[in-house]
Amino acid sequence: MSIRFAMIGGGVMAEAILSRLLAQSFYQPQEVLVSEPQLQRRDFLQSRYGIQVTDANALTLQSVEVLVLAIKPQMLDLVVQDLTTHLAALPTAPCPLVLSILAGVPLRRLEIAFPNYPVVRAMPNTPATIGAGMTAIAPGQWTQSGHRTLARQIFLAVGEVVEVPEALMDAVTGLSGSGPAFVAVMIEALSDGGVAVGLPRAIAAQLALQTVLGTTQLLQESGMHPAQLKDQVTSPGGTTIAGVAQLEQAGFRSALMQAVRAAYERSQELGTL
Ligand SMILES: NC(=O)C1=CN([C@@H]2O[C@H](COP(=O)(O)OP(=O)(O)OC[C@H]3O[C@@H](n4cnc5c(N)ncnc54)[C@H](OP(=O)(O)O)[C@@H]3O)[C@@H](O)[C@H]2O)C=CC1
Ligand SMILES: O=C(O)[C@@H]1CCC=N1
Repeated sequence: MSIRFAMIGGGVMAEAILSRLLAQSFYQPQEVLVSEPQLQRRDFLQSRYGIQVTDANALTLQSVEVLVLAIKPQMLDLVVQDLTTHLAALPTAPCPLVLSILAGVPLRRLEIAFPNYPVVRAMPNTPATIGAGMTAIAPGQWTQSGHRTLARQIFLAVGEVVEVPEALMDAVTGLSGSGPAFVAVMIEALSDGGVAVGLPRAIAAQLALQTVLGTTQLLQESGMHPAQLKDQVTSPGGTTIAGVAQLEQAGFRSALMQAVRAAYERSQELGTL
């Protein structure tokens, strides 16, 4: 069976996407090749998923239908240098769809690195690991509708997908790309708050997690605005409004808004490194 799906970089996000695509039989393990420098990581991916692995990035350029770039943005130039001579030697068509999940790196840079290739810039997030991801995609100038459909199908396998103009991709990165970390910090802090007022750690953690999960599900299923839900919980002169007042005093909303902005600005910076 020939390789149809290749990835450069076999880290956290590569594994998240790969594991779902395999679980849904989108690709068979024998059709997948991951290029990854660390021997231990290669061995792990190979034994866990039954895929093919290599430490030679150039091997990913064989006639695949999709090539995913899943390295750190800071590694892009090095990887492209490594590939350039091989790219020049390849016949011009058919080119694989290049899917980049690199934070910040603009289509312009990717299209220079992969001349005339159809490129889609994507920003998934870690809940992709369990199929609850949120991915935004922005197609490049050489993509046709088949490429966009394929990119959408791949990311639908790991959760929800929206298509946005490329100019919004750094904003997406600041919100849904980095967001899982912000939410995780909030859940941890809620647990800590519970422990501070006397709950055993395990119970506090369970309460915090299920509260966030249940609230999210309620908002999603009811279509209620978050402010409306907050109003429903806050009894006049009650406990919740006392807590909300403290959140406002501590600048909780502002802290979250600033976190998204800082991540957005860092994404912009990463694109220029
Ligand atoms: N983590 C997340 O939540 C998200 C990440 N992203 C993006 O995904 C990309 C990958 O992030 P993430 O998976 O977290 O990072 P990881 O560090 O987990 O994965 C990157 C992988 O690339 C490998 N690598 C390093 N150098 C090379 C090279 N020259 N050739 C091939 N592979 C190489 C690394 O190996 P080694 O460890 O040996 O260096 C590592 O296994 C980033 O660009 C990030 O912006 C996008 C959305 C969400
Ligand atoms: O922190 C990062 O740079 C990556 C991009 C989005 C989530 N993680």
